[in-house]
Amino acid sequence: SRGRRGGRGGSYRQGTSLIPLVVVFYPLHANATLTLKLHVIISAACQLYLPLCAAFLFLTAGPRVTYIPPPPSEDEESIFSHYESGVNFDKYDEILVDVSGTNPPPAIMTFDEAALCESLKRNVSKSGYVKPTPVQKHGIPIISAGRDLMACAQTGSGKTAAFLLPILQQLMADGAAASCFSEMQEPDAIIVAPTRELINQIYLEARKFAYGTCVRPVVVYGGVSTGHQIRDLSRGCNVLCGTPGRLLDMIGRGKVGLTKVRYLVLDEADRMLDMGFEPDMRRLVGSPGMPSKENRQTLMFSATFPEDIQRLAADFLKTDYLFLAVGIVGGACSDVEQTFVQVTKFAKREQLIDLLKSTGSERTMVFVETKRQADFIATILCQEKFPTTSIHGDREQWQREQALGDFRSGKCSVLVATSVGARGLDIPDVQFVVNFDLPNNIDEYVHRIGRTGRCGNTGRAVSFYDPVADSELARSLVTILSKAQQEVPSWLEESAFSGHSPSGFNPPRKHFASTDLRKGPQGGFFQDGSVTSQLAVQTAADDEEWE
Ligand SMILES: Nc1ncnc2c1ncn2[C@@H]1O[C@H](COP(=O)(O)OP(=O)(O)OP(=O)(O)O)[C@@H](O)[C@H]1O
Repeated sequence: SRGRRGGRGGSYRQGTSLIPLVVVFYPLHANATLTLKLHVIISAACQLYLPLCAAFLFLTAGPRVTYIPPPPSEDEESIFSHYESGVNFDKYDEILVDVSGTNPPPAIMTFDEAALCESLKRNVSKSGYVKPTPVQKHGIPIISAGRDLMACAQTGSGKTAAFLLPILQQLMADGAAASCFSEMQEPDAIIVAPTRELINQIYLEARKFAYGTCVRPVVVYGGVSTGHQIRDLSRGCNVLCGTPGRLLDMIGRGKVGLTKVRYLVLDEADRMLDMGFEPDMRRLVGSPGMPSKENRQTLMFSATFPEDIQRLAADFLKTDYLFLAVGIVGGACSDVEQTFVQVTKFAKREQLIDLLKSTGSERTMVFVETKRQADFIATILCQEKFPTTSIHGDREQWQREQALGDFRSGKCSVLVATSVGARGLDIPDVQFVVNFDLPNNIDEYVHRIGRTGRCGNTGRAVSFYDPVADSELARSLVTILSKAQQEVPSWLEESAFSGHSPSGFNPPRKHFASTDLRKGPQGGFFQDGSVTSQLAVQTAADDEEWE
């Protein structure tokens, strides 16, 4: 796979087998010259055999991964370091919230009402959280009440804490303690996310909230030494955060047992259930020991939830799951000012340089379509003296982590990224997002621009619109812009409704009030197991491989 929308996973490959060795018998009575000749030919072939096998294994399975990431900081100040919520944080309260499904518990208004235990309360406060965001006000009591949940809230509005806090609270209330030094660990909660950097970020959040308690989160993801992660796991694990490939690998190796799983969380759930990861998710829930959906709590979070994915998700959830919609399902963050520049493919480079010159040293993410393009643009920007780094799936894991570290620390003010950087990453003070290439999927656009304007802060996004390549997205863009009360350029509107934009592609989303699919046009509820994916119509233009 060249990593279309479904592509993923660099180093985890299955089915690699050795080339069978040829067994040769010398004829017993052959003359000496013939035997010698045969022997020389066979020896030469044998000498070639091993290097060839090694090359074959290297090409099919990839080099053995030996990278061990630096351990996360033990220093309390850096564990709890956070950026300030912005001027629009209180405006979250004005966003319309819709909870559908039977008997939802009432929302909480303060963290005190969440009845968190002392250590958790202390850690929440040390994280700078004063009051819950809407997804937390509604999500925390729903999860605490033991209900399955599909939650949709805008980018940067605190979904991570919305699932971590009630899970950790329950584990602490039940006195969960990680079983130390065991070959096989049996976590109480499993959290999956689509990219290595995102799952690591979720792990660090879990570690922060669990600070000073007996609950031990662990993270496993590709591109890092498996042995190192096995050793880390064996020290005890209550909450296991993982990317799907590495997680399944650990389960397959007998290092993770699933019988005690009480919580299964899919962050970026729509991505976790689309073509690329859906088979892995089915393998995970079908793995030996995994409690059935009736016997575990399944929680799904994302800023976007296309209807076809909602249908699919119902397979993983109890029939009485609750659907929480904060604002418009799939809507862009209203704190991001979105502008569009019409530009041809060949003029983009100059345009980007001019743009960056005008923004000074603002922390900027530039999204491009391909991995090669990411390297190319990063090199050009470096030549132009913009401190730039890049993140994409062809870079080694240590390079990816270094790139993110340099961007976070401010050493590099520009990060050029493919779609691996689009979802979930929470980097302080990203003021500016540039879509050098627009994605071909409107949800991807929403996630990309959501790297700025987080937690009540404001941000800006500029997108280069190439009339030749991007007309299919025009109509969805117009919808997204108008729903976020942004100015819609007249040329974009014309492009959207001129007839060049295919009407069937990326149809505009419906308002949140009708977005729990179970309400549907007929108001019917889906039956378990009756759903098949209709995602084949959606493909991504990028060549990125995830995980
Ligand atoms: N109640 C709160 N008070 C202050 N800050 C908060 C609160 N909740 C979350 N935050 C902070 O807001 C930032 C964004 O949160 P988070 O990453 O969970 O957003 P998200 O909704 O998961 O975004 P995305 O859709 O991009 O994944 C984080 O830095 C987080 O620590």
